[in-house]
Order: sequence, then C-alpha cells, then structure tokens
Amino acid sequence: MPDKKVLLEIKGLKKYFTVKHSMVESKRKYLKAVDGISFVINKGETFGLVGESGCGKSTTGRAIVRLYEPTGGKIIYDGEDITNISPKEMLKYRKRIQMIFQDPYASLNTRMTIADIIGEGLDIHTDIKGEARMERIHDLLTRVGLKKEHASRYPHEFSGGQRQRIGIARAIAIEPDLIICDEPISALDVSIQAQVVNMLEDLQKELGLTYLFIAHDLSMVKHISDRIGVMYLGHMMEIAESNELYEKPLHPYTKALLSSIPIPDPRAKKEGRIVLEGDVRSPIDPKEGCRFSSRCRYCEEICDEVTPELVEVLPDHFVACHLVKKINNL
Ligand SMILES: Nc1ncnc2c1ncn2[C@@H]1O[C@H](COP(=O)(O)OP(=O)(O)OP(=O)(O)O)[C@@H](O)[C@H]1O
Repeated sequence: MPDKKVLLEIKGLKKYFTVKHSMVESKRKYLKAVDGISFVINKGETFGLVGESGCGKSTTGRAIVRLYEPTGGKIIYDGEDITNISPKEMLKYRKRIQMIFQDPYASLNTRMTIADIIGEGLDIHTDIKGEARMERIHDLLTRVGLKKEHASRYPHEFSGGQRQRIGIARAIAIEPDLIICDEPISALDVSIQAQVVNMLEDLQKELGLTYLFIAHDLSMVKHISDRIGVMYLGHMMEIAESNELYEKPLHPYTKALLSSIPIPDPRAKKEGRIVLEGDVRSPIDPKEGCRFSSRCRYCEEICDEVTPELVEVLPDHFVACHLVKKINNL
C-alpha cells in the first residue's frame, strides 16, 4: 500500500496566457489553459492526468516545475508553499521534481554525449565528480536497460524508445521524489510503450518515486495509475481511484472518453460508443458554466450558467457536474 502522506498539493491552480488582440479590440484577452484546478498526489503513488489535446495537462506539469509562472492558486510541495519562491530557492526543488517529455529527441541536446546529458544534473545538483560521476552514469544506463558503452554516443544514434530511456536516466540521476511524465510513451511504437511503462513501474518500486503521469488517452494511464484526474478545457472534471474510474465513471465526459477505448477482446461486453457532438468551447475568455456543456447530451440550463464545483460524490470520488446524481441514479 502506498504511503498516504501527501507529497504535492495543487490548490486552485491557474495559468492564463495573454492572447494577441486585434487593432480594433482594446481589451486584453486571456486563454485560460488551466483555470482553477485542485488535486493532491500522495507519496509513492502515480496520479494519471488525462484529457484531450489542449485541455491543459502539459501546462499544469510545466507550472508545477515553474517552467510557466502560475497566474493563480497554490503549489504546496511536501508541506511547503513553493508557488512564489525565488528561482534560487526553486533550484532546490528542481532537484526533487524532475520532468520527462513526450519527444525525447527534442528534449535531449543533440551535441552532447549521453554521459554529459545524464551527468548535467549531477554537475548542477551534486558534488559527484570524476570516476564516481562516470560510475554513477554507467549505473544509471544499466538501470534503464542501456549499456555502459552507450555513454560516449550521441542522441541520434538511438531509437525513440532508447532516447526515452536516456531521458528517464537523466531524470532519476539526481534522485528526485517526483517525476512529471508528460506523455512519455505517446510518441513510441505500441510494442515499446509497455516496456517503458514497465520500466517506470520498476524504478518507482526500487527508488520510491512518485509520478504525475500525463496522457491524452485513458487506456495509457489505466495500468500505471493509482488515481486519475480527468481534465477538460482547463477544468478538472473527475478524480477517482483508477479502477473505480474505469468501472464507475460518473462524469459524462469521462464516460465518453472511456467509451472510445477499443477493447482487446471482441467478445467483451461494452456499452455503445458515445460520440461527442457539438462545438468545443473556446478557452479564450470562456463564459461561466460547465466547460463541457456544449458537447454534453444531458445539458440543462444551469450547466450553461453556473460553473460546477468539484465535489466528493462517493468516497474519494470527486466530480464536477450539476447533474451527476440524476444521471447516475445516485
Ligand atoms: N506558451 C503558450 N502560449 C499560449 N498558449 C499556450 C501556450 N502553451 C499552451 N497554450 C495553450 O493552452 C492550452 C492548453 O495547452 P496544453 O499544451 O497544456 O494542453 P495539453 O492538454 O497538454 O495538450 P497536448 O496533449 O496537445 O499537449 C491550449 O489551448 C494551448 O494552445
């Protein structure tokens, strides 16, 4: 059982981007990429964050490591509010919070050897030098299923899956507690995806890591996540324990997302696919109301007028929907 101590608490996090306005419009416009989301990640667990492209998953991850300055809300890490700390203080947390990205090639410096890519973090955050540094790099390479000999090579000499392993070795080099995995397997061949996920799980057990695992597809996070949060246009729609979310999705958007996952066994029973109709609302200066209302088949007047809060509908199962009880006969 994972330790239930909270490692990361996100409270009402907001990240707005300013959108260029035209000459005729004098008012500044905001793209509300993340608009007041809250969730916690417990030590040692994997929290899956899912939703369609553009719903704000990456922005959330980037705001946590301060690649983006949050517009509002709080980020509490291991009991300390790190929302407004100085870049110097943030360096201490950057050692504890690492990130791996979807495109390992874009995130690896092509002119650096693998040893230098992995060693960079050691140089910044530790005193490990010389032979000990090289030994550590070799150890990290073998841990992620690569060879010592790979240390002197360059990123272009590796396959996509191997590059992701290098990205993971770089992330674990300085012994972080939390790794934000931003779609780490989406760009990989299906056959390689499971290998990388299994490796991440093994490393989690060995090193006691906590993961925020971002994906656009629920099928990718099911296996690895303990709990899952479903985002839609900058809002959190549902949070539940992984199995509960799959067996008892309560939000109409989660139901639609799940209904679109192909089932490997064609004999397995499955409810019909829910096809989402209606336009996706614009994230630019969105009006009040549920962000999903324009595509929701249950939509009533209140949904267009009042933004629903994320509330605990069943134990440890949170949903932001005015009609959740009615739709699910609760
Ligand atoms: N630097 C930026 N400047 C302006 N808008 C941005 C910026 N980064 C993201 N956005 C916008 O914020 C919204 C959320 O983007 P984000 O990348 O967080 O979504 P996502 O759910 O991670 O999608 P994807 O899976 O495609 O990466 C989108 O509308 C995107 O266009």
